[in-house]
Amino acid sequence: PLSPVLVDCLVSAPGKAILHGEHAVVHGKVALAVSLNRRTYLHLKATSDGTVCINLPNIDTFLCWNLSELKQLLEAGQRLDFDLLKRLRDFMGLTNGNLDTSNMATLTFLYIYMSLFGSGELPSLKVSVWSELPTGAGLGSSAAYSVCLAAALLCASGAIPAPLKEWHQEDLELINSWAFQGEMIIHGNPSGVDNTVGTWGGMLRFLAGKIIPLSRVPLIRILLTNTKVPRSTKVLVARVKDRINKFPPIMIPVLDTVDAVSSTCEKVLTEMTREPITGEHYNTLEELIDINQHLLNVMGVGHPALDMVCRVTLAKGLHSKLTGAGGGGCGITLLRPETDSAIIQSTMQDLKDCGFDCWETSIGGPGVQQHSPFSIKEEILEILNRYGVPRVTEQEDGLTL
Ligand SMILES: Nc1ncnc2c1ncn2[C@@H]1O[C@H](COP(=O)(O)OP(=O)(O)O)[C@@H](O)[C@H]1O
Ligand SMILES: C[C@@](O)(CCOP(=O)(O)O)CC(=O)O
Ligand SMILES: [Mg+2]
Repeated sequence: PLSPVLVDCLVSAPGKAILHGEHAVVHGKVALAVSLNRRTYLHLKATSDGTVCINLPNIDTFLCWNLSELKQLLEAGQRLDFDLLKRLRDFMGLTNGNLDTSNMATLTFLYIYMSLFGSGELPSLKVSVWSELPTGAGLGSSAAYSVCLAAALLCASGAIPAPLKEWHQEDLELINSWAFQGEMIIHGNPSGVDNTVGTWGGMLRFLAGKIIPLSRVPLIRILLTNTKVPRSTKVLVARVKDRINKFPPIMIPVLDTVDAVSSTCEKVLTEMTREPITGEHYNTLEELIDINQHLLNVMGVGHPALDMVCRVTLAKGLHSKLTGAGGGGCGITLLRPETDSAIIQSTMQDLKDCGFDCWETSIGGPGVQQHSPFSIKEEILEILNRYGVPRVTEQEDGLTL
Protein backbone atom coordinates (compact mmCIF):
# COMPACT_ATOMS: atom_id res chain seq x y z
CA PRO A 1 0.00 0.00 0.00
CA LEU A 2 1.03 3.58 -0.58
CA SER A 3 2.27 5.68 2.32
CA PRO A 4 -0.34 8.05 3.73
CA VAL A 5 -0.24 11.57 2.26
CA LEU A 6 1.65 13.80 4.63
CA VAL A 7 1.91 17.54 5.02
CA ASP A 8 5.34 19.05 5.48
CA CYS A 9 5.75 21.10 8.59
CA LEU A 10 8.21 23.48 10.10
CA VAL A 11 7.88 23.98 13.85
CA SER A 12 9.88 25.43 16.72
CA ALA A 13 9.84 25.37 20.52
CA PRO A 14 11.73 27.45 23.10
CA GLY A 15 14.27 26.41 25.71
CA LYS A 16 13.67 27.31 29.33
CA ALA A 17 15.41 28.48 32.46
CA ILE A 18 14.29 27.29 35.87
CA LEU A 19 14.46 30.16 38.36
CA HIS A 20 13.81 27.92 41.36
CA GLY A 21 12.65 24.36 42.03
CA GLU A 22 14.75 22.14 39.73
CA HIS A 23 14.94 18.58 41.10
CA ALA A 24 12.49 19.40 43.92
CA VAL A 25 9.82 19.60 41.19
CA VAL A 26 10.45 15.93 40.35
CA HIS A 27 9.40 15.17 43.94
CA GLY A 28 6.16 17.13 43.84
CA LYS A 29 7.42 20.59 44.84
CA VAL A 30 6.85 23.95 43.14
CA ALA A 31 9.09 25.17 40.30
CA LEU A 32 9.21 28.59 38.64
CA ALA A 33 10.31 28.46 35.03
CA VAL A 34 10.51 30.83 32.06
CA SER A 35 10.86 30.26 28.34
CA LEU A 36 13.92 31.63 26.58
CA ASN A 37 14.39 33.38 23.26
CA ARG A 38 16.57 30.54 21.99
CA ARG A 39 14.67 27.83 20.16
CA THR A 40 14.84 24.41 18.53
CA TYR A 41 13.57 24.17 14.93
CA LEU A 42 12.33 21.05 13.20
CA HIS A 43 11.41 20.44 9.58
CA LEU A 44 9.44 17.35 8.65
CA LYS A 45 9.28 16.48 5.00
CA ALA A 46 7.38 13.67 3.30
CA THR A 47 9.52 11.41 1.11
CA SER A 48 8.69 8.53 -1.16
CA ASP A 49 11.68 6.22 -0.88
CA GLY A 50 10.23 3.92 1.76
CA THR A 51 12.55 5.11 4.53
CA VAL A 52 12.33 7.21 7.65
CA CYS A 53 15.34 9.46 8.22
CA ILE A 54 16.50 11.77 10.97
CA ASN A 55 19.15 14.50 10.68
CA LEU A 56 20.37 15.89 14.00
CA PRO A 57 23.40 18.02 13.16
CA ASN A 58 23.72 19.42 16.72
CA ILE A 59 24.62 15.95 17.92
CA ASP A 60 26.17 14.67 14.72
CA THR A 61 23.52 12.04 14.15
CA PHE A 62 22.23 11.16 10.69
CA LEU A 63 20.25 7.92 10.40
CA CYS A 64 17.80 6.19 8.07
CA TRP A 65 15.75 3.02 8.44
CA ASN A 66 13.74 0.99 5.97
CA LEU A 67 10.05 1.08 6.75
CA SER A 68 9.84 -2.64 6.10
CA GLU A 69 12.30 -3.28 8.95
CA LEU A 70 10.47 -0.97 11.34
CA LYS A 71 7.13 -2.54 10.52
CA GLN A 72 8.37 -5.84 11.88
CA LEU A 73 8.59 -4.24 15.31
CA LEU A 74 4.89 -3.51 15.33
CA GLU A 75 2.67 -6.25 16.60
CA ALA A 76 -0.86 -6.13 15.28
CA GLY A 77 -3.40 -4.66 17.64
CA GLN A 78 -0.98 -4.22 20.50
CA ARG A 79 -1.02 -1.01 22.50
CA LEU A 80 2.23 0.81 21.99
CA ASP A 81 4.07 1.55 25.15
CA PHE A 82 7.07 0.32 27.05
CA ASP A 83 6.94 -2.95 25.13
CA LEU A 84 7.53 -0.97 21.97
CA LEU A 85 10.32 0.91 23.70
CA LYS A 86 11.98 -2.38 24.55
CA ARG A 87 11.61 -3.64 20.97
CA LEU A 88 13.11 -0.39 19.69
CA ARG A 89 16.02 -0.66 22.11
CA ASP A 90 16.68 -4.19 20.93
CA PHE A 91 16.33 -3.09 17.30
CA MET A 92 18.90 -0.33 17.86
CA GLY A 93 21.17 -2.72 19.73
CA LEU A 94 20.97 -0.75 22.98
CA THR A 95 21.42 -2.11 26.43
CA ASN A 96 20.00 -0.23 29.38
CA GLY A 97 23.17 1.56 30.33
CA ASN A 98 24.00 2.48 26.76
CA LEU A 99 21.86 5.56 26.27
CA ASP A 100 24.18 8.24 24.95
CA THR A 101 23.12 11.56 23.43
CA SER A 102 22.52 10.18 19.98
CA ASN A 103 20.73 7.02 21.10
CA MET A 104 18.35 8.91 23.38
CA ALA A 105 17.44 11.38 20.64
CA THR A 106 16.95 8.57 18.13
CA LEU A 107 14.92 6.39 20.47
CA THR A 108 12.68 9.35 21.34
CA PHE A 109 12.04 10.07 17.67
CA LEU A 110 11.34 6.43 16.75
CA TYR A 111 9.11 5.95 19.78
CA ILE A 112 6.85 8.92 18.99
CA TYR A 113 6.87 8.13 15.26
CA MET A 114 5.96 4.45 15.74
CA SER A 115 3.37 5.24 18.40
CA LEU A 116 1.59 7.83 16.25
CA PHE A 117 1.70 5.94 12.97
CA GLY A 118 1.95 2.32 14.12
CA SER A 119 -1.74 1.49 13.87
CA GLY A 120 -1.81 2.37 10.13
CA GLU A 121 0.73 2.57 7.34
CA LEU A 122 4.18 3.88 8.35
CA PRO A 123 4.89 6.97 6.23
CA SER A 124 8.18 7.64 4.48
CA LEU A 125 9.57 10.90 5.83
CA LYS A 126 12.62 12.88 6.78
CA VAL A 127 13.05 14.99 9.90
CA SER A 128 15.79 17.62 10.35
CA VAL A 129 16.37 19.44 13.61
CA TRP A 130 18.53 22.41 14.45
CA SER A 131 18.73 24.08 17.84
CA GLU A 132 20.07 27.40 19.07
CA LEU A 133 20.24 25.82 22.54
CA PRO A 134 23.29 24.07 23.91
CA THR A 135 22.53 20.35 24.15
CA GLY A 136 22.57 18.86 27.64
CA ALA A 137 23.30 22.11 29.47
CA GLY A 138 20.23 22.72 31.63
CA LEU A 139 18.24 24.91 29.23
CA GLY A 140 15.68 22.27 28.35
CA SER A 141 17.05 21.26 24.96
CA SER A 142 15.57 17.78 25.47
CA ALA A 143 12.11 19.23 26.03
CA ALA A 144 12.34 21.65 23.08
CA TYR A 145 13.36 18.68 20.94
CA SER A 146 10.52 16.49 22.25
CA VAL A 147 7.96 19.29 21.82
CA CYS A 148 9.07 19.85 18.21
CA LEU A 149 8.93 16.11 17.46
CA ALA A 150 5.50 15.76 19.01
CA ALA A 151 4.12 18.83 17.22
CA ALA A 152 5.51 17.90 13.79
CA LEU A 153 4.57 14.22 13.95
CA LEU A 154 1.07 15.05 15.25
CA CYS A 155 0.68 17.54 12.37
CA ALA A 156 1.89 14.97 9.87
CA SER A 157 -0.47 12.33 11.24
CA GLY A 158 -3.42 14.72 10.97
CA ALA A 159 -4.09 14.58 14.72
CA ILE A 160 -3.72 18.35 15.01
CA PRO A 161 -4.36 21.06 12.38
CA ALA A 162 -1.65 21.78 9.81
CA PRO A 163 -0.09 23.45 7.97
CA LEU A 164 -0.12 26.88 9.57
CA LYS A 165 -3.56 26.42 11.07
CA GLU A 166 -4.21 27.72 14.55
CA TRP A 167 -3.66 25.29 17.44
CA HIS A 168 -6.22 25.29 20.20
CA GLN A 169 -5.76 24.40 23.83
CA GLU A 170 -6.55 20.71 23.24
CA ASP A 171 -3.96 20.56 20.43
CA LEU A 172 -1.34 22.03 22.76
CA GLU A 173 -2.31 19.55 25.46
CA LEU A 174 -1.82 16.69 23.01
CA ILE A 175 1.59 18.04 21.95
CA ASN A 176 2.55 18.42 25.61
CA SER A 177 1.52 14.89 26.51
CA TRP A 178 3.58 13.35 23.68
CA ALA A 179 6.50 15.62 24.50
CA PHE A 180 6.28 14.38 28.08
CA GLN A 181 6.69 10.82 26.82
CA GLY A 182 9.80 11.98 24.94
CA GLU A 183 11.10 13.48 28.17
CA MET A 184 10.44 10.16 29.91
CA ILE A 185 12.87 8.52 27.52
CA ILE A 186 15.48 11.26 27.92
CA HIS A 187 15.11 12.15 31.64
CA GLY A 188 13.94 8.82 33.06
CA ASN A 189 11.61 10.44 35.57
CA PRO A 190 10.72 13.93 34.33
CA SER A 191 8.55 16.37 36.25
CA GLY A 192 7.00 17.74 33.06
CA VAL A 193 7.97 21.34 33.75
CA ASP A 194 10.33 21.63 30.76
CA ASN A 195 7.94 20.29 28.11
CA THR A 196 5.17 22.43 29.58
CA VAL A 197 7.23 25.61 29.22
CA GLY A 198 8.32 24.44 25.75
CA THR A 199 4.68 24.04 24.74
CA TRP A 200 3.08 27.16 26.25
CA GLY A 201 6.05 29.51 26.69
CA GLY A 202 5.98 32.46 29.13
CA MET A 203 6.66 32.25 32.85
CA LEU A 204 4.88 29.65 34.89
CA ARG A 205 4.53 28.02 38.25
CA PHE A 206 4.48 24.25 38.00
CA LEU A 207 3.32 21.91 40.73
CA ALA A 208 2.63 18.18 40.38
CA GLY A 209 1.63 18.46 36.73
CA LYS A 210 -0.55 21.54 37.34
CA ILE A 211 0.48 24.69 35.52
CA ILE A 212 -0.33 28.19 36.64
CA PRO A 213 0.83 30.75 34.09
CA LEU A 214 2.18 33.87 35.78
CA SER A 215 0.53 36.40 33.53
CA ARG A 216 1.93 39.49 35.22
CA VAL A 217 5.66 39.24 35.74
CA PRO A 218 8.18 41.99 36.19
CA LEU A 219 10.71 42.40 33.43
CA ILE A 220 13.78 40.78 34.92
CA ARG A 221 17.09 40.51 33.14
CA ILE A 222 19.37 37.53 33.50
CA LEU A 223 22.74 36.39 32.29
CA LEU A 224 23.10 32.80 31.20
CA THR A 225 26.48 31.14 31.52
CA ASN A 226 27.27 27.77 30.02
CA THR A 227 30.20 26.18 31.85
CA LYS A 228 30.32 23.64 29.00
CA VAL A 229 30.82 20.88 31.55
CA PRO A 230 28.81 18.00 30.06
CA ARG A 231 26.20 16.25 32.14
CA SER A 232 23.06 14.19 31.74
CA THR A 233 19.78 15.15 33.33
CA LYS A 234 18.84 11.49 33.65
CA VAL A 235 21.96 10.69 35.70
CA LEU A 236 21.51 13.73 37.96
CA VAL A 237 17.81 13.10 38.59
CA ALA A 238 18.72 9.53 39.56
CA ARG A 239 21.54 10.81 41.82
CA VAL A 240 19.14 13.06 43.75
CA LYS A 241 16.67 10.21 44.14
CA ASP A 242 19.41 7.97 45.57
CA ARG A 243 20.37 10.63 48.08
CA ILE A 244 16.74 11.08 49.15
CA ASN A 245 16.39 7.33 49.58
CA LYS A 246 19.61 7.14 51.56
CA PHE A 247 18.88 10.05 53.92
CA PRO A 248 15.13 10.68 53.98
CA PRO A 249 15.09 12.68 57.24
CA ILE A 250 17.84 14.94 55.89
CA MET A 251 16.74 15.32 52.28
CA ILE A 252 12.97 15.67 52.67
CA PRO A 253 13.34 18.91 54.66
CA VAL A 254 15.76 20.16 51.98
CA LEU A 255 13.09 19.63 49.32
CA ASP A 256 10.56 21.43 51.53
CA THR A 257 12.98 24.32 51.91
CA VAL A 258 13.42 24.59 48.14
CA ASP A 259 9.63 24.61 47.88
CA ALA A 260 9.50 27.52 50.30
CA VAL A 261 12.20 29.36 48.32
CA SER A 262 10.12 29.01 45.12
CA SER A 263 6.95 30.20 46.84
CA THR A 264 8.73 33.14 48.44
CA CYS A 265 10.26 34.09 45.09
CA GLU A 266 6.84 33.92 43.43
CA LYS A 267 5.44 36.21 46.14
CA VAL A 268 8.19 38.75 45.59
CA LEU A 269 7.75 38.65 41.79
CA THR A 270 4.01 39.24 42.23
CA GLU A 271 4.66 42.15 44.59
CA MET A 272 7.01 43.64 42.02
CA THR A 273 4.14 43.83 39.51
CA ARG A 274 1.82 45.51 42.02
CA GLU A 275 4.00 48.12 43.67
CA PRO A 276 7.01 50.19 42.66
CA ILE A 277 10.07 47.95 42.37
CA THR A 278 12.61 48.67 45.09
CA GLY A 279 16.18 47.62 45.83
CA GLU A 280 14.74 45.53 48.66
CA HIS A 281 12.85 43.35 46.16
CA TYR A 282 16.12 42.67 44.36
CA ASN A 283 17.98 42.04 47.62
CA THR A 284 15.43 39.37 48.47
CA LEU A 285 15.63 37.78 45.00
CA GLU A 286 19.41 37.65 45.37
CA GLU A 287 19.26 36.06 48.80
CA LEU A 288 16.86 33.41 47.49
CA ILE A 289 19.28 32.63 44.66
CA ASP A 290 22.15 32.20 47.15
CA ILE A 291 20.06 30.00 49.44
CA ASN A 292 18.90 27.77 46.60
CA GLN A 293 22.39 27.39 45.17
CA HIS A 294 23.51 26.00 48.56
CA LEU A 295 20.49 23.68 48.71
CA LEU A 296 21.28 22.34 45.24
CA ASN A 297 24.83 21.64 46.41
CA VAL A 298 23.35 19.73 49.35
CA MET A 299 21.34 17.66 46.86
CA GLY A 300 24.61 16.71 45.19
CA VAL A 301 24.12 18.49 41.85
CA GLY A 302 26.77 21.20 42.16
CA HIS A 303 30.05 21.37 40.26
CA PRO A 304 33.29 23.34 40.77
CA ALA A 305 32.63 25.15 37.46
CA LEU A 306 29.25 26.30 38.78
CA ASP A 307 30.88 27.44 42.04
CA MET A 308 33.23 29.42 39.83
CA VAL A 309 30.30 31.15 38.09
CA CYS A 310 28.95 32.14 41.50
CA ARG A 311 32.32 33.41 42.70
CA VAL A 312 33.16 35.38 39.56
CA THR A 313 29.78 37.09 39.44
CA LEU A 314 29.72 37.78 43.18
CA ALA A 315 33.04 39.59 42.81
CA LYS A 316 31.01 42.07 40.71
CA GLY A 317 28.14 42.10 43.21
CA LEU A 318 25.92 39.76 41.15
CA HIS A 319 24.23 36.58 42.40
CA SER A 320 24.04 33.27 40.53
CA LYS A 321 22.74 29.75 40.83
CA LEU A 322 22.81 26.69 38.62
CA THR A 323 19.74 26.14 36.46
CA GLY A 324 18.25 22.86 35.24
CA ALA A 325 19.76 19.61 36.37
CA GLY A 326 23.19 21.04 37.37
CA GLY A 327 26.32 18.91 37.62
CA GLY A 328 27.78 21.28 35.00
CA GLY A 329 25.78 22.98 32.28
CA CYS A 330 24.37 26.47 32.85
CA GLY A 331 24.03 29.00 35.63
CA ILE A 332 21.76 32.05 35.76
CA THR A 333 22.81 35.43 37.13
CA LEU A 334 20.28 38.06 38.18
CA LEU A 335 20.95 41.53 36.80
CA ARG A 336 19.66 44.46 38.84
CA PRO A 337 18.05 47.33 36.93
CA GLU A 338 20.73 49.73 38.16
CA THR A 339 23.61 47.40 37.23
CA ASP A 340 25.89 49.43 35.02
CA SER A 341 26.37 48.05 31.53
CA ALA A 342 30.16 48.35 32.02
CA ILE A 343 29.86 46.00 35.01
CA ILE A 344 27.78 43.56 32.99
CA GLN A 345 30.31 43.63 30.16
CA SER A 346 33.28 43.06 32.47
CA THR A 347 31.46 40.26 34.31
CA MET A 348 30.75 38.57 30.99
CA GLN A 349 34.38 38.96 30.01
CA ASP A 350 35.52 37.41 33.31
CA LEU A 351 33.21 34.45 32.70
CA LYS A 352 34.43 34.04 29.13
CA ASP A 353 38.00 34.14 30.45
CA CYS A 354 37.11 31.05 32.49
CA GLY A 355 36.29 29.31 29.22
CA PHE A 356 32.51 29.70 29.64
CA ASP A 357 29.93 30.95 27.13
CA CYS A 358 27.93 33.85 28.43
CA TRP A 359 25.03 35.88 27.07
CA GLU A 360 22.24 38.14 28.29
CA THR A 361 18.83 36.76 27.51
CA SER A 362 15.32 38.00 27.24
CA ILE A 363 12.79 35.72 28.81
CA GLY A 364 9.20 34.73 28.20
CA GLY A 365 9.28 33.88 24.48
CA PRO A 366 6.34 32.15 22.75
CA GLY A 367 5.71 28.43 23.12
CA VAL A 368 5.55 25.89 20.27
CA GLN A 369 4.92 27.51 16.90
CA GLN A 370 4.41 26.61 13.25
CA HIS A 371 6.36 28.57 10.68
CA SER A 372 6.28 29.28 7.04
CA PRO A 373 9.80 29.01 5.59
CA PHE A 374 9.61 32.76 4.97
CA SER A 375 9.21 33.57 8.64
CA ILE A 376 12.28 31.93 10.14
CA LYS A 377 15.80 33.26 10.30
CA GLU A 378 17.78 32.80 7.12
CA GLU A 379 20.69 31.04 8.85
CA ILE A 380 18.40 28.45 10.46
CA LEU A 381 16.67 27.71 7.18
CA GLU A 382 20.11 27.43 5.65
CA ILE A 383 21.13 24.72 8.11
CA LEU A 384 17.87 22.79 7.77
CA ASN A 385 18.16 23.14 3.98
CA ARG A 386 21.50 21.41 4.06
CA TYR A 387 19.67 18.30 5.17
CA GLY A 388 17.14 18.05 2.42
CA VAL A 389 14.53 20.75 2.99
CA PRO A 390 13.42 22.04 -0.41
CA ARG A 391 14.73 25.51 -1.17
CA VAL A 392 12.09 28.17 -0.82
CA THR A 393 11.73 29.53 -4.31
CA GLU A 394 8.44 29.94 -6.11
CA GLN A 395 6.80 27.47 -3.75
CA GLU A 396 3.94 28.99 -1.78
CA ASP A 397 3.70 29.36 1.98
CA GLY A 398 1.49 26.31 2.27
CA LEU A 399 3.62 23.22 2.31
CA THR A 400 1.04 20.62 1.39
CA LEU A 401 2.57 18.03 -0.84
N1 LIG B 1 19.05 19.65 18.92
C1 LIG B 1 18.97 18.38 19.31
N2 LIG B 1 19.07 17.39 18.42
C2 LIG B 1 18.98 16.11 18.83
N3 LIG B 1 18.83 15.72 20.12
C3 LIG B 1 18.73 16.65 21.04
C4 LIG B 1 18.80 18.03 20.70
N4 LIG B 1 18.68 18.73 21.84
C5 LIG B 1 18.56 17.82 22.85
N5 LIG B 1 18.58 16.57 22.38
C6 LIG B 1 18.47 15.33 23.18
O1 LIG B 1 18.32 15.72 24.54
C7 LIG B 1 19.43 15.23 25.34
C8 LIG B 1 19.84 16.26 26.38
O2 LIG B 1 18.85 16.29 27.35
P1 LIG B 1 19.12 16.64 28.86
O3 LIG B 1 20.18 15.75 29.42
O4 LIG B 1 17.80 16.65 29.51
O5 LIG B 1 19.73 18.12 28.81
P2 LIG B 1 18.98 19.53 28.59
O6 LIG B 1 19.28 20.28 29.83
O7 LIG B 1 19.63 20.18 27.43
O8 LIG B 1 17.53 19.25 28.42
C9 LIG B 1 20.53 14.95 24.34
O9 LIG B 1 21.37 13.92 24.84
C10 LIG B 1 19.75 14.51 23.10
O10 LIG B 1 19.40 13.15 23.22
C1 LIG C 1 16.22 18.57 37.11
C2 LIG C 1 14.89 18.88 36.44
O1 LIG C 1 14.04 19.51 37.41
C3 LIG C 1 15.07 19.87 35.29
C4 LIG C 1 16.01 19.38 34.24
O2 LIG C 1 16.20 20.33 33.21
P1 LIG C 1 17.32 20.15 32.10
O3 LIG C 1 17.08 18.86 31.40
O4 LIG C 1 18.66 20.13 32.81
O5 LIG C 1 17.17 21.33 31.19
C5 LIG C 1 14.26 17.58 35.98
C6 LIG C 1 12.79 17.66 35.61
O6 LIG C 1 12.09 18.56 36.08
O7 LIG C 1 12.34 16.77 34.86
MG1 LIG D 1 16.30 18.02 29.62
